[in-house]
Amino acid sequence: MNIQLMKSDRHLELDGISRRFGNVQALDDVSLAVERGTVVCLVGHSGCGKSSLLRVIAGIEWPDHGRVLLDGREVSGAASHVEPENRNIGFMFQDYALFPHLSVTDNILFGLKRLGRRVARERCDEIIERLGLGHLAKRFPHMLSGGEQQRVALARALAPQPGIMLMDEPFSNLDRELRHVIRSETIDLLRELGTTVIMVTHDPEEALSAGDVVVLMRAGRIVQSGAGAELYERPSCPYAAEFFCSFNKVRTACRSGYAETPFGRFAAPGFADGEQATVYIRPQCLRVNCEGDGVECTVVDCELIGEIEQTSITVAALAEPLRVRSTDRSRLRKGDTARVSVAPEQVLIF
Ligand SMILES: Nc1ncnc2c1ncn2[C@@H]1O[C@H](COP(=O)(O)OP(=O)(O)OP(=O)(O)O)[C@@H](O)[C@H]1O
Repeated sequence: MNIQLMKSDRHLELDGISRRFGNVQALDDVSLAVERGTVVCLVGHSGCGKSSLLRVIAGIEWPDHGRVLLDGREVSGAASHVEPENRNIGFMFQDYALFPHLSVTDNILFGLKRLGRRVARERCDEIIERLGLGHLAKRFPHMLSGGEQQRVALARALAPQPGIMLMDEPFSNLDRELRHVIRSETIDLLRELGTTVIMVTHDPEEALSAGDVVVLMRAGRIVQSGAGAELYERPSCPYAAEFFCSFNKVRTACRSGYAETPFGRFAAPGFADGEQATVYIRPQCLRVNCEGDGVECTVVDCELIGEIEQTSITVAALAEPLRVRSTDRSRLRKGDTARVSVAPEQVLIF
């Protein structure tokens, strides 16, 4: 799928990229256009080709077919290959890849070797100042916390002032709380600098929160790409739906353009009479109350997961229990009888 943009705004263009390793088709006809200054998150399960695509963009890996263009200039293709160091890109790895025998300052200076000593020193000082690393400048990587190492790796990648920053799971070594803070700090800084970002993650929440554009991959192909809200609210297929949300699924037959369920009927345009459909219901779109409207259900489990209350219920006509999630406290207990209803506008049908 292509995101159509004005040619002048295009920073990066991938045109039909394929790459095979033995029997594995790691990338299969991937096309994508990226506007300057956009934060793109490549997301998908392990082995779907995210890192391979990043490596092709970096020029560390060659495509078998297809072209990579930077600012409209072909940097990888049938007859061209521009070396990684000549692509004006920064690269940040999951393990930060800092040189253990070099101080923070020397790690940063390492990427500035092509500049004269004085200019390199100025750039290094500038980025140290900007990222608040002054007190750590003389330390070695083993003397830094995970968050500090991440910041040094960012400084080293940013010091040469790359137009595009490629990041492979850059926050996955940080614990949950720190990860959130450092991620938003890093993305804010990259936005401020106007850097185009291509970030690999396997975490759906991270992709939705950080990406202007989210690109969901599967088996070397792009399944869907677009704004995070679009992928979450209007997934193009069951795979995309289930990647971003753990749905309740109800299999049912359609009649007169509607999917019939115990909660009522939902519009199912394009389905023939008698055709099977699956109704996808988000756990947070089910409402369970002690009384009022809705279908009778029995509570089989109720647990508190932090701020969320998760209740499992059974409904007579359905073989599988349903999960309900809410920030409200229902005060329901296992064995209670209650009523369940669905917000119809939130339901998806495949
Ligand atoms: N150099 C290589 N040689 C052989 N196979 C490779 C090579 N690089 C990648 N692959 C295979 O290509 C497929 C895609 O790998 P890739 O690392 O791009 O996936 P990924 O989505 O980044 O996975 P993860 O999230 O686990 O890092 C995998 O099946 C992988 O084993």
